[in-house]
Amino acid sequence: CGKPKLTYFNGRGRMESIRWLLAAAGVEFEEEFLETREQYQKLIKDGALLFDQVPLVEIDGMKMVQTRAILNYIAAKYNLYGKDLKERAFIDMYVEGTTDLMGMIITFDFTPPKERNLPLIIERATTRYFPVYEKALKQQGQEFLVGNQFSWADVHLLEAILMVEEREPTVLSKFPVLQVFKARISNIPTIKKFLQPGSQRKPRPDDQYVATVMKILKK
Ligand SMILES: N[C@@H](CCC(=O)N[C@@H](CS(=O)(=O)O)C(=O)NCC(=O)O)C(=O)O
Repeated sequence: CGKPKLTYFNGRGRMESIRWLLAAAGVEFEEEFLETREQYQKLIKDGALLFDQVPLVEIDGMKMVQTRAILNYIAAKYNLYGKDLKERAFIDMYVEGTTDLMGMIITFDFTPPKERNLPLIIERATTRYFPVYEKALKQQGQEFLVGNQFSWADVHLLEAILMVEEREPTVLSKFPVLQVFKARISNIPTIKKFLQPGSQRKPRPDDQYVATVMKILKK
């Protein structure tokens, strides 16, 4: 089996966390971008999408769908899922927290402008989510979130921090430990490379991306 192949729209959506995790693990991957409804319908006809949905990741001879299942597989395969069941439990809790936070932002981009509520997202980030990670890092000697080793939880938290900062650059002003964490994790060579221009990291969604997704899915 060659490199994993990711099939999705040419944007972040649900696939971006998969791109981050593979990149952090130093795993090169290929991408196929859905630009037309015909491409999507062909995938369905070919039986490639178990639930007629993307993200699709072809890896180790499998056609994986369901974002969480894909992420769990990659985290376990590349030893980013802790060293025992309890560490994995904490990684899962932390990742579900940053998933909820990033989910608010992903939904925000697909919400009609007049219904968007950015203050609520910033309020949740700064009162419900970031304080948890600030405290966890303080307890863990500030290096990594779980088991004093680099894990999926660290990758996912950095992705979430950068996503919130894109909307509110001062959001970490009251979180000094998270500021240090962001700088340190951003300098891990595989992540540093992914953060360079020209990597497979996708830009913030724009109106064209939203329109393309709606067109392909006929939403
Ligand atoms: N639980 C699934 C949901 C996937 C999903 O809803 N995918 C959307 C595209 S997007 O929301 O990721 O942009 C889709 O294919 N929708 C088509 C459909 O549901 O008919 C996952 O986590 O992968």
